Amino acid sequence: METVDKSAVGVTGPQYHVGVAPGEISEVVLMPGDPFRVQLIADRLDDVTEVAHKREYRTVNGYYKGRKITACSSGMGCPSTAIGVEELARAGAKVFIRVGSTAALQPHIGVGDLVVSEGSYRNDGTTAAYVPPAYPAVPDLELTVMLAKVAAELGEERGFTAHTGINATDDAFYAESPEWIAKLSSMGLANVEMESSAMFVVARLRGLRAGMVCAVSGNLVTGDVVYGAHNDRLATGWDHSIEVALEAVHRLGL
Ligand SMILES: O=P(O)(O)O[C@H]1O[C@H](CO)[C@@H](O)[C@H]1O
Ligand SMILES: O=c1cc[nH]c(=O)[nH]1
Repeated sequence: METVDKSAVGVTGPQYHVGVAPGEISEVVLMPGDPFRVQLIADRLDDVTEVAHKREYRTVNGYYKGRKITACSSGMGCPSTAIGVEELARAGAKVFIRVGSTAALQPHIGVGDLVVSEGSYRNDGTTAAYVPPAYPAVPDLELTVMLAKVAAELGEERGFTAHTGINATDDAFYAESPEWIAKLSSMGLANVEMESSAMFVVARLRGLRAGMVCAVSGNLVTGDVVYGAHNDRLATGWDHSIEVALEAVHRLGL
């Protein structure tokens, strides 16, 4: 009888949850939360093929300006994001860019704006299983600077504002009370989402590069929130975030 070492089992074949095998994907992965948003990325790529769709993970390959790109959804929250990043890395991924939605925590950040992450406040359980509380969840510097530059340029062209800042990563969407939102805002955090701390921490531990550019769905401190209604500004923001991520990859020659 031998205790299982998960770092050594199932590494070489099709991955248990994501369903992709080594060699089947690009080194560069764009990761939205929602599997249905993988299509928005596919729409901007040439020669798209679907590689797998298991659980919340839909994976497609395509080409942007000749560079093979993979898009794979993470599902919601840090547990599924950590599994996704781990398994995609086993399949050959080296660079991860989360193209997500997020809620603003500062009054000047508008719905449909973009926010590039400078780091994540780890209010999640998953990263606590990987590292001690003092370990920072930070994205790759060069990638982050390029995401911010391309976002600012696109914002000038299309008439939205691109921000950078530290975001919160929360586990529990409906546990975000007015008191909690006020506390996050008072600490100067720009926005809140639910996946980046896991992506950043796992990436650092496994020698990968990661970054995040999010579109703002609503503002939790001004009340400009439209959960439950169709949100055109958010949908346009998703498109912008994908454009920014693809162009940043191209300019960095990743
Ligand atoms: O739209 P995605 O990318 O899933 O991002 C945000 O939306 C979900 C919450 O509504 C969470 O996953 C949060 O991080
Ligand atoms: O996208 C998100 C994530 C957490 N909380 C929100 O209100 N929105």
